[in-house]
Amino acid sequence: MDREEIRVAVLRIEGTNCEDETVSAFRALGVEAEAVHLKQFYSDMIGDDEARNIWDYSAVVFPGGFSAGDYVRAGAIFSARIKSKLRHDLELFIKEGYAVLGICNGFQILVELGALPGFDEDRPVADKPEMALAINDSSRFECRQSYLKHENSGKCIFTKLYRKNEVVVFPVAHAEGKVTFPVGKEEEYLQQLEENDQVVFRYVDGQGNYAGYPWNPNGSYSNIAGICNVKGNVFGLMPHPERVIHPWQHSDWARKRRDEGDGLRVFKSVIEYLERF
Ligand SMILES: NC(=O)CC[C@H](N)C(=O)O
Repeated sequence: MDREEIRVAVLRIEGTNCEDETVSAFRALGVEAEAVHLKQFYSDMIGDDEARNIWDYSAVVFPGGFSAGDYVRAGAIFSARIKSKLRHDLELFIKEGYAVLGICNGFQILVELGALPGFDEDRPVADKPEMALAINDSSRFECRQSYLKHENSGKCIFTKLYRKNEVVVFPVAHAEGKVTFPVGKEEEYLQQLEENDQVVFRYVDGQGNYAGYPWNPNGSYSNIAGICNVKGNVFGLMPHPERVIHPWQHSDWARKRRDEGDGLRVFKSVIEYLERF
């Protein structure tokens, strides 16, 4: 499809707070994007001009924030609402190859939903969560830049424009970001993710080496910061690419020359994918 035909929905409910900058990132690249309240997809109380349908869009983004106040667990309430209202459509949307992105709270939502790790291509939304984003090892909200190594070999449609093993800088801002697999199955999960080329970003230190806290801000298993599903069209990550789309959003902008912010290629990559769709 042509770039002008691409439409992106950034879904919000009470407590999401990164929808505007996520919409801006897409709009900066000439794509029609809008923040859509989940109720616009299904409520009878919404008038015709406000009502939306998931099939109006070619990409759906779950933005960062504190949806429903992070009560129960971060992302649990948003994902429960999706499950009751949109599960079938979302599953079909993913099967058809459309794009789904979850940033930070959005990653938590996709995990709670069972859409990540997304090992089963025929059942892209699992019946129950298969992994968790647990409370950070520090028990604190961690808010700062993080170094990420791009480890995907080409499956993830959101990172095709990053070189393999390239190190980029995106900020993190979360309290529940520790990638956790079922106890006793960690190695098995990791092996499956690696064999399927589903590991996208890992936390590293400033030299690009795997390192513990504070480089790994939450204690994530195997330093994992972001993964995609087995098809490569659902991507979730804890760091925020939409907060570094301009060079001057980087803390070292005065010293290091960049043509654009490190996060912009996430949005460029998926647009290029959809243009070929
Ligand atoms: N920036 C965000 O999306 C916040 C993530 C989440 N609510 C947490 O604190 O874990």
